[in-house]
Amino acid sequence: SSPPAGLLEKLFQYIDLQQDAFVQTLKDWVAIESDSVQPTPRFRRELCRMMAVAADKLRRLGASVDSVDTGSQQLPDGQSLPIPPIILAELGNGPKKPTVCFYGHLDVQPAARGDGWLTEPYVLTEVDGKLYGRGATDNKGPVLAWINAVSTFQALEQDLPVNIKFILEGMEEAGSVALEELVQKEKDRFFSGVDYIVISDNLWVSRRKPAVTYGTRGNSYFTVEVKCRDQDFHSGTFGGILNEPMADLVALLGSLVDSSGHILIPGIYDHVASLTEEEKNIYKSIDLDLEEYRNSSQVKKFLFDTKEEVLMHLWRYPSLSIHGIEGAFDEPGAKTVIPGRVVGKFSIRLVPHMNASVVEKQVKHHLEDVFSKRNSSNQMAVSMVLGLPPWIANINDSQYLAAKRAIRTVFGTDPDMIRDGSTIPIARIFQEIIGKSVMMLPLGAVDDGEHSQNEKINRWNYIEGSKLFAAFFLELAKLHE
Ligand SMILES: NCCCC(=O)N[C@@H](Cc1c[nH]cn1)C(=O)O
Ligand SMILES: [Zn+2]
Ligand SMILES: [Zn+2]
Repeated sequence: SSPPAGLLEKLFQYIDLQQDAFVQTLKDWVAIESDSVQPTPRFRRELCRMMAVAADKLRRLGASVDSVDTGSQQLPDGQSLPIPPIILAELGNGPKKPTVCFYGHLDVQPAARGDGWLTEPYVLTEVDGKLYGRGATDNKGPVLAWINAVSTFQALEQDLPVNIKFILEGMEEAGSVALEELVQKEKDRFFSGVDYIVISDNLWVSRRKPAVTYGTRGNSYFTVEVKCRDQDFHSGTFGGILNEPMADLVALLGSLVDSSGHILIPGIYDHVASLTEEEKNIYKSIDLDLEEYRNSSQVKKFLFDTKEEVLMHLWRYPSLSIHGIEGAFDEPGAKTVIPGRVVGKFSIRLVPHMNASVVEKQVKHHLEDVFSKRNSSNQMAVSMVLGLPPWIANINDSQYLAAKRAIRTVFGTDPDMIRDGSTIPIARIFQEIIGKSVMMLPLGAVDDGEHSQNEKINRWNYIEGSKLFAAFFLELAKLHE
């Protein structure tokens, strides 16, 4: 049956009244140092505690909760650490209601006050309506906003208009260890009956204008090793009579991309989707203040001067980034070493319709060609260590309409329809394994600083975001009336 008149107003009023309690819960969750990146027993205990707290919260909402043990993680140094359980929770099973599955993660990036935080990273601290703390926006705040929306219906003794499933993990920042296997295993059990999948693990491109995300780039990550021998050399004793590995590597890395950002690997642009006039128009309406973005990023000049070009080069063209060199001398001082073995690391962000194995062949072929022309006596080995495909959704899927309507109700504006230049592998995994509509519904503002020092979520985003999810449930239900 249709929701009672005035329900939306009551839900919003309740969320406004409860906002301090909702912020307090976020504070409690941020206080748990659930860092999945630093593989220490202490952080793993914190992660397991985080998952237990979340499971308990969901149980208290009446959900049936399964904390799935996925075993342990073997680290390269021989250490074995437990993988925090993945939470599979279900609330409601009304046969006439749509079922929406929400994915989120409760692990965080490392954070220490000494890294340049202005407040304690694990103490949620409010300054001018900004809630600073590690995990505030990535991703504890959005997970709690979803839970706040559910608890609001319950507090008002209103029937939830949708069946809800939660999949919450604790290893996202460490590569979502064991998640894909679990999704595959649960395809016909937990995920059966799921109509829609929603992820809220990215940001708007604006400070104030909400967004819906329908695509992300993928990533192919490479290592290129150049080796003469396993030990370093003295450059007074060997300098001038060797092919130096670092000189080879610098030439190899220098052959990858030119100063305008154009990738120099032959064939790399062959499969990039061609740009249509219709698509070009999409970029014009996006609310990105390029000057503000450039200034707040402390960058003197971007490679492109217009908003449209910048967005296209973040979302729909590949990019090549050089990340580092293992084995290089990188300390202060003037050590006169010649490294005997160095490993360069770079990655290429993939866009529709690029394919990671084709890119792998192109990269290897190009580097072998450059290396052979140097006539070096060193050995070169290239490996693709990660091949994550891009994700793109159909924005005509009905949940996109529900999200747009809910955004209009809560924020009084149409959303920016955006893509994300980074990679959220789970979106593509869900799309391929479950075969249902996937959408990203971010809550955080462009300046939230995920992964950075002074990460924050605005109180406004967190509270209006909780309303957004409540309104979204009602809109989804309307699609199925
Ligand atoms: N806004 C969400 C960002 C998620 C993120 O940072 N993802 C990583 C994933 C990745 C890609 N290659 C290796 N890890 C990213 O760098 O995009
Ligand atoms: Zn995240
Ligand atoms: Zn993250």
